[in-house]
Amino acid sequence: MDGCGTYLETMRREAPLVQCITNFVAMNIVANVLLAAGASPAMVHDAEESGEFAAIAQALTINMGTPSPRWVEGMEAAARGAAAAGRPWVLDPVAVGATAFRRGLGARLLALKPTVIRGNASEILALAGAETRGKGADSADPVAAAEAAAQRLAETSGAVVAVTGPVDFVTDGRRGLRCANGHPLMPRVTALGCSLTGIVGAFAATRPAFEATAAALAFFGLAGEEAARTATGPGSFQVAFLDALHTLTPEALDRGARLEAA
Ligand SMILES: Nc1ncnc2c1ncn2[C@@H]1O[C@H](COP(=O)(O)OP(=O)(O)OP(=O)(O)O)[C@@H](O)[C@H]1O
Ligand SMILES: Cc1ncsc1CCO
Ligand SMILES: [Mg+2]
Repeated sequence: MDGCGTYLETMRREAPLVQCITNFVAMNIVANVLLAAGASPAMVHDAEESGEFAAIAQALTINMGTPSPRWVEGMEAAARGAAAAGRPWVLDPVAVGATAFRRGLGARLLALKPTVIRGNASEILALAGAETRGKGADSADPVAAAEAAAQRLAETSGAVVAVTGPVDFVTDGRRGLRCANGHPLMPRVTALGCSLTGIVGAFAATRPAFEATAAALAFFGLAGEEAARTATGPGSFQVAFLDALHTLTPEALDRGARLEAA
């Protein structure tokens, strides 16, 4: 792929409208992350309008962090609307293995053919039907243990699959990349995974999904490294992280991206 900087440049130039159906914990955080990075978020989730809006937006993200039956209708209408309009959509299967409700929802959303699936290792294992130690929204499995499941899931679903953690892994079933950018403070702040899902949507709105996802992982992780230089803990990290997403240049991303073939 080209240098990651060109993906960031394209995303900022086009400032894509990203429709986000996310959870109650993440909503404000995701919107601020997308704005800081240079995209345009809109939180539009009700079934009355979510399908119609999906044709207006350049990309859709669906995060199942705090689902309820009415929200599920909105998710399904939006996914259908995005597919009908030929827009990419990103699935974030939060805690998909935890309960029967979430397992059923994950399977239904998977059947609606996401363009990209982004989750932590426990979530990708559960969505692929493999054994997982995860119980809630945080991962309890190493990324390496989910790589084979991610590849299988990519092959069977046709989606690009990204597994995040200390070293991220992304595959389209044929190609694989690992991204070593990031910082241990990132999982100490809630909803950064949810926010990354939004950023993947913004990059996939403007470039092909596999490369766009890889560039988004490097951009997000490098902003985390930048923020950690001045942060004294999770609170100040969150503020510095927004600033880093805003100030990181395409040139700095090209220099700092740590992507390699898997
Ligand atoms: N130990 C770590 N070291 C470096 N980077 C990390 C680490 N853990 C996670 N990250 C980074 O944090 C970001 C979010 O990934 P994570 O796997 O924590 O998502 P998540 O579990 O879905 O988060 P949440 O559901 O709380 O929003 C990614 O960019 C990932 O690379
Ligand atoms: C903590 C939490 N609980 C449900 S969603 C969410 C945000 C991180 O996924
Ligand atoms: Mg998550």
